Amino acid sequence: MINTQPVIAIQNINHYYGRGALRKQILFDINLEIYAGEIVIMTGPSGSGKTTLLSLIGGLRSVQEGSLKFLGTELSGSSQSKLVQSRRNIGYIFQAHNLLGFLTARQNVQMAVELNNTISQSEAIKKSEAMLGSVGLAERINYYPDNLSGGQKQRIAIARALVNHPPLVLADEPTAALDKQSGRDVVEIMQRLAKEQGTAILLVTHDNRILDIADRIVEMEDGLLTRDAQNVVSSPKVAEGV
Ligand SMILES: Nc1ncnc2c1ncn2[C@@H]1O[C@H](COP(=O)(O)OP(=O)(O)OP(=O)(O)O)[C@@H](O)[C@H]1O
Repeated sequence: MINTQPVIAIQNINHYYGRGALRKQILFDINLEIYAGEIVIMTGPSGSGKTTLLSLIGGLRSVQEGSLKFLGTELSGSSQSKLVQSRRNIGYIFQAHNLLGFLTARQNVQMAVELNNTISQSEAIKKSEAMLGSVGLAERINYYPDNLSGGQKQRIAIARALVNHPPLVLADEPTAALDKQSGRDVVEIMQRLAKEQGTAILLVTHDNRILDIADRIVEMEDGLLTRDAQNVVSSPKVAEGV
């Protein structure tokens, strides 16, 4: 591996929900590293702990036991402000795209730019429009989400997640609500941008049709990472790093 420092380095993470007699262990001794430009797909049965792990990595939940480093910075035991800081370096893509309906495609993306940068409005607009162009929505920048298809909405969500060139993108079931072709288009756009920008992507999915875009596949079962392997069926495009 050329990149020495992982974007995410997890060691011996345990996680519990509930208190007292109701306390239940959900994650067991999780170890995982993700490097720049790598696309890692996480699969596993419902209730196996995938969302819990994703929310820890995303700084949306505090680490209880073990170590979680984001770009070398320890997040376990760190202050809320440090968690907020790390969240700024992560793009999020969810199953429901979470776009704001009263903003156009461009305004949805632009808001993410303006929240993170102190650049002029005209620069923010330029950046947002360029990003929407690169997800194939140049003709739709002034549309409201309600007037776009599911796949197009998800592409806006991708543009919003990647517009600030975050080192890490977390995607939770991004194709669940899409038909086969739109789902395929969406993950191929994510794959292309990840390779172009050197973004690491951790993608949780039940969708077997998209496994080939992964460089690595990890599997969760009953709170354990039971598999972490290079993807042997990854498409040649990925193997060449194009
Ligand atoms: N806030 C919570 N309080 C208590 N238990 C929870 C909480 N969130 C999740 N759990 C439990 O933790 C376990 C793991 O849930 P999690 O959502 O991480 O699984 P998952 O693999 O993401 O499932 P799915 O594929 O259905 O989204 C489940 O047994 C769930 O019921």
